[in-house]
Amino acid sequence: MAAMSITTTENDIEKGVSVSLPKSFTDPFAPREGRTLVWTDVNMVLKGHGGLPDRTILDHVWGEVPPQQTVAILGPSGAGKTSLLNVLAGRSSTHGRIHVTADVRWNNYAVEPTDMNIRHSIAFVAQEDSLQVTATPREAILFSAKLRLPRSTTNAELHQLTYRMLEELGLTNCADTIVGSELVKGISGGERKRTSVGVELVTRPAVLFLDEPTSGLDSFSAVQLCQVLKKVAAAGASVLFTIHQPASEIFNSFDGVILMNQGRVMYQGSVSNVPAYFGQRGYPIPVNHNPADWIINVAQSATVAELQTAGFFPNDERKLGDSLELDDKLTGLGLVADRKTDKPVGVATQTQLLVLRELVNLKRNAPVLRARLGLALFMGLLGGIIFLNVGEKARDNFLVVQSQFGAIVMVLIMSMVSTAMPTLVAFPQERPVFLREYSTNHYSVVSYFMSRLAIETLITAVQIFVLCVLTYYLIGMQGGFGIFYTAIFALAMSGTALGVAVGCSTVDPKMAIELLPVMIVPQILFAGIFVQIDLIPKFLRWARYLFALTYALRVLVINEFEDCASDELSQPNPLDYCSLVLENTDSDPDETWWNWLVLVSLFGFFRLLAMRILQVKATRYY
Ligand SMILES: Nc1ncnc2c1ncn2[C@@H]1O[C@H](COP(=O)(O)OP(=O)(O)OP(=O)(O)O)[C@@H](O)[C@H]1O
Repeated sequence: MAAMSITTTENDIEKGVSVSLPKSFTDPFAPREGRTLVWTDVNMVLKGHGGLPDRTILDHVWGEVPPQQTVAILGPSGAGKTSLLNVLAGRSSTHGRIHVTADVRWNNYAVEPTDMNIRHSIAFVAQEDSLQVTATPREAILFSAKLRLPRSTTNAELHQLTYRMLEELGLTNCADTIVGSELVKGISGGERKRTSVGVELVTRPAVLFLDEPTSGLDSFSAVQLCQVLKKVAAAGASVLFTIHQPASEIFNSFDGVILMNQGRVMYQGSVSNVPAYFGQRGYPIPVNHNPADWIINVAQSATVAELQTAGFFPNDERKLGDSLELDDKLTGLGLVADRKTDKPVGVATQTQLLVLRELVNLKRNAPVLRARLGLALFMGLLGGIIFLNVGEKARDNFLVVQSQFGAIVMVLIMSMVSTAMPTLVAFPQERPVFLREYSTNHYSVVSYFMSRLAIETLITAVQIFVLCVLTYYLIGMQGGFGIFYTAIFALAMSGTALGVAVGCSTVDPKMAIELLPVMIVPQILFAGIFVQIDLIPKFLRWARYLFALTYALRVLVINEFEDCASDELSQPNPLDYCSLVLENTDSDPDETWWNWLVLVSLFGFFRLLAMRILQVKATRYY
């Protein structure tokens, strides 16, 4: 392959200069095999409830996008544009109160758009940009290329493709500025939108859907973006997008237009035919008027009955015939021919790339990391100073032993709260990026989970180490430090696993935070900390076996008090306070291994549960 003979430096490759590679591999607009998208009888009904009637959102919608064409879906707000695009892209299906039926075909093969193989063959740019805040446009596009292009694609090809994509989208000047968010200033809204488009175009798709790609762009950027879409279509792709009031110059550059009105197709055909079609029906486009504005204005100002009488809302007269059975060759992105059979990267590489991205994210998000470590430092110092040298005191006094027990409980609770909280909000915050990347086949749920686990393990290990070193030595604990640290680390990891499971079940970070007490308080109540376990009503006592805190507490109590307890734990002497602590927390030194086993199992259980929740939620998308 020509890429082997590269003699340029790594820096040159990254900048994409002076690298002689076969153009088809590195050209974002390389020719591809298109698909003729045809749909008919697309219906979406919102079932009524609480006395409300059913509502038709899409009513026998039909249309088509031939290869090499750009087709715009226009219409007043609420006309059903996004709903149609979502049905065709497999992002909306029958669920809850929404009922969807559709006959969708690619080259006359019947396709089920929600099928993951079909969804993965569609490049979709959503209305809201969901890019990693700390990544730069170059990194975002390169990340997408690395994960989605065939594994035989060389590093040089990936970099040059990225470079050319940045150039085509006019992103060269901001290529190395972070994307940013409302809180952290980064690239502009228009640049963000173009980056989102670049992330999708990098796969050289044969089918491209975009939901309002020009929203929020100035007129120059909008024209520039539409020119890019025209180039993608010219390469062979079928390009379908919704758009709000395009300027005449942009409108006239499209090949086809679908005008939606109240869930129905008011016009469907070429842009060049629009003036004649509206003129013949008594609504000629005034001279020097933007045709897009005019047709939307007609749709808004006239009633459906008037428009119907005038001859709008054409029925689907096409004779589509029976559809063919779906052929495997139809799915897959429109990649360069000899790379089509080549698989994308595997789970290990996906995980590695995700971990590397997360490490960069941590580096650029240093204040967040510093805050977590600072919190551990503060809590460790506070707890350690309040319980200063308490662990070294003689255990012949009930109040001393109670304080020593209290010190253990304090460290356990501190570790749980400080680690569960960030993981609880992590997923709801990352959700849009994860869903976009997952639904566009960047990586599997397993890879995502493995990468999150690696990063959380790293941060938690350091955070808990700071907390443990301070509390252990300031308090003067008597048990071994290794067991002290490992048990608290295991509890924190179980806490993060539970946090991830709860976080994956909620959409809103605020709601996730509100669930924190529900995760922590029952654990404290059932662990035998404030109330003797024998005093808890019998029918509720079993609940303590469900919580990681119970087992971590037992390990630490054994570690700290085993040496001072008598051998007769079943009938401890009332003045043998160490034995009493062991007895009340059900801590049997002979069963320490069991506590470790359950701690690890709970961690595994909640991680697997979280993964399952995510798998179910991710495939549904909405
Ligand atoms: N899942 C849903 N539940 C309830 N109503 C829905 C749902 N999906 C769509 N709708 C309703 O269907 C109508 C069409 O929505 P859609 O988003 O498709 O319109 P649109 O033409 O894209 O509008 P806009 O240009 O304002 O984005 C709206 O009234 C919307 O409230």
